[in-house]
Parts: sequence; C-alpha cells; structure tokens
Amino acid sequence: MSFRTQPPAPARLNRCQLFGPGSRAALFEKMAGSAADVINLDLEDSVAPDDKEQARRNVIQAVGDIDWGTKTLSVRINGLDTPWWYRDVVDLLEQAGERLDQIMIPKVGNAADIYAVDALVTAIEAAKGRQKRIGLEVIIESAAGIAHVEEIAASSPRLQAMSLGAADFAASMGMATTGIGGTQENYYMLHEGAKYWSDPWHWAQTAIVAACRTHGVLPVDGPFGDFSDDEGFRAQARRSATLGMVGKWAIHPKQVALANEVFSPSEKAVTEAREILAAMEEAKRTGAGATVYKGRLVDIASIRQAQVIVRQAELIEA
Ligand SMILES: CC(=O)SCCNC(=O)CCNC(=O)[C@H](O)C(C)(C)COP(=O)(O)OP(=O)(O)OC[C@H]1O[C@@H](n2cnc3c(N)ncnc32)[C@H](O)[C@@H]1OP(=O)(O)O
Ligand SMILES: O=CC(=O)O
Ligand SMILES: [Mg+2]
Repeated sequence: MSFRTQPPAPARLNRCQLFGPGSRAALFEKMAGSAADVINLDLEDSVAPDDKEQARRNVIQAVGDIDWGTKTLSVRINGLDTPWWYRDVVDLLEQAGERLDQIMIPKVGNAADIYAVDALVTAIEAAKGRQKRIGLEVIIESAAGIAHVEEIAASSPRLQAMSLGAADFAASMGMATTGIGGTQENYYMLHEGAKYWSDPWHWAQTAIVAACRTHGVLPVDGPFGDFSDDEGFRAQARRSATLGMVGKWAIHPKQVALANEVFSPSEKAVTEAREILAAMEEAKRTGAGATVYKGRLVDIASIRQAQVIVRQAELIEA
C-alpha cells in the first residue's frame, strides 16, 4: 500500500438503486415496499419538462409522508445546464424533511460541478439548521465526466457514490447504439469466422472503480434498459460485480431481485472466504505468510480479498 492509504467506502448496502419518476407519485409506496437498498426519486430525465414543478412537489411531500424504512433515500436533481437544478436543491433542502439522505447530481463534467452543489447545500443546511448532513452521489455519463473522473471522485467529503449512466454516456461519446447498457451487437472480434463479443462499458467501469476506490466512494453500475431480458441484466451485473462495483440500478421493479442476487455474495463464496481467513490464521501461527487452500496458493493478499466478501456478507447479515 502507498503511504497514502485507501479510504474505506461508506459501509452500507448499495446492491440495488430503484428509480422512479417524481411525476408518478403512485409508484412511491411500491418503491418503498421494494427490496432495493437505495431509492432514487427522479426529477431529471424520466420527468417531462411540463411536469418538473409538480414532480418536485410530489417528491418533497413523499420524503416526509412515506415510510422508507432503512433504505437510503436519494433524489436525482436536474443537470447543472438546466434552469431547474438550483430550485430542486433549494426547495428540497428548505422544504423536505430530515429523512432525505442524498442528492444525486446527473451529468457531472468536473469537480467544480460538485463544488457548486456542495456550496448551495452547505449554505441551506446552515440557514435552516438541518441536522442531517446531506450526502451527494453523481452519475458519470458524459465524455467530460469520464475524462475528469478522478477529480470528481475526490471533489467533496459529501460524495458517497458514483454511477455509470450508460444511456447518456453512449450519447455523449457518439456511440452507435440506442441500447441502454449490455451487449452491443456490433462490438465483436472475429476469429476464424467466429464472433466474440466484447464489453464496450468495461473501460469506463474500471476507470470509475479505480477513482472511487482511491477516494472512498461506492462505484455503481447504472441502468440496463431492456427489462424483459433477465439474463442480459444478470450478465451485465456479474461483470460489474467482478470489476468491483457494489450494485446496479433497477429501472423496473423486476430488476431489484436480480441486482440483489448478483451483488450479494453466495453462501459458497462466503464459506470459502471464511475458510481462507481461517487457513491464513493457521499459517500465521506457524510463521508462514503463504499456504495452500484447495490446491491453490493463498497468502496475505488473499486475506484482503476474502475480507471484501466477508465484510459484504456481514453488512447483509446486520
Ligand atoms: C436512463 C435513465 O435515466 S434511467 C433512470 C430514470 N428512469 C426511470 O426512473 C424510469 C423508471 N421506470 C419506470 O418509469 C417504469 O418502470 C416504466 C415506464 C419503465 C414501465 O412502467 P409500467 O409500464 O407502469 O410498468 P409495468 O406495467 O411493467 O409495471 C408493473 C408493476 O410495477 C409497478 N412499477 C413500475 N415501475 C415501477 C418503479 N419504478 N418502481 C416501483 N414500481 C414500479 C407498476 O406500477 C406495476 O404495479 P402493479 O402491478 O401494482 O400495477
Ligand atoms: O442516467 C442514466 C443514463 O444511463 O443516462
Ligand atoms: Mg442519464
């Protein structure tokens, strides 16, 4: 490890973030009753311009009126290039109850975007005497966002989570697709006449994971648009989990169970991780730094790998 040690990310579950348009208040109770760890009430792209003000009022009322249980409650505000975002922040912070946990900022392009929202949030919290410090989460979904991903991850102590937004990201990058996440038909290698599909989201995901892990932020995979394709969702989510992401968005309630399934370590994985920790304890007693577990090398790095899985299992058990 470098002299500068890696800060831990927030110790809370973030396996699934369920989204719903702020203009569809009838969905809020259903969202609260879901098994998602995080709820994102949306004021941005799922809300038509004419509905923005009513959606904001709906969301402010719902923060206080609905029993959100132990979920992390987040509201996605409008982008900083719109006329709506400042009023979203002001009205939310002045009028919504203390139950609100986070504000999600879409389409961030650099650290100054977070600075602007942070400054506004900080002033309103002080003016209104709000007791709970609001967290921030961001979406990386533009060329500028991915180009400045590290400064964004480092931008504010309020920052809790960072998601990849595949839809806007594809648009901003000029990618030739209208699909939201998942396999892209034309992104393949050809070998001896056979096609091998590759993953166009991989490089952006790894950039996000590295920036997040450097600065103690939760890396999250964003939406998978085809909610009739469960196996496609699972495949995308499994790749994200393998790369170090902690969860994925659900844009339909049927995706919640899929995300929870993929981002909860299996019983087998937890048992193995605990056995590796036990094997390394035994090795330590005999003065060894490395030993053999099920025919393969485990050493002190394996302790850190196993702890990732055990810590996640403990969060779920708590
Ligand atoms: C690219 C991005 O920015 S993604 C993030 C922003 N997008 C969003 O927030 C979109 C969120 N999702 C939705 O708005 C909706 O799920 C849609 C439009 C995709 C589909 O809506 P519907 O046509 O109503 O879905 P469907 O008929 O399959 O719904 C089945 C049930 O789930 C409910 N439901 C639908 N969406 C949600 C939701 N997001 N949360 C909770 N419940 C929901 C419906 O009310 C319905 O309930 P019922 O069985 O009691 O009648
Ligand atoms: O906001 C999400 C996206 O994919 O765009
Ligand atoms: Mg978007």
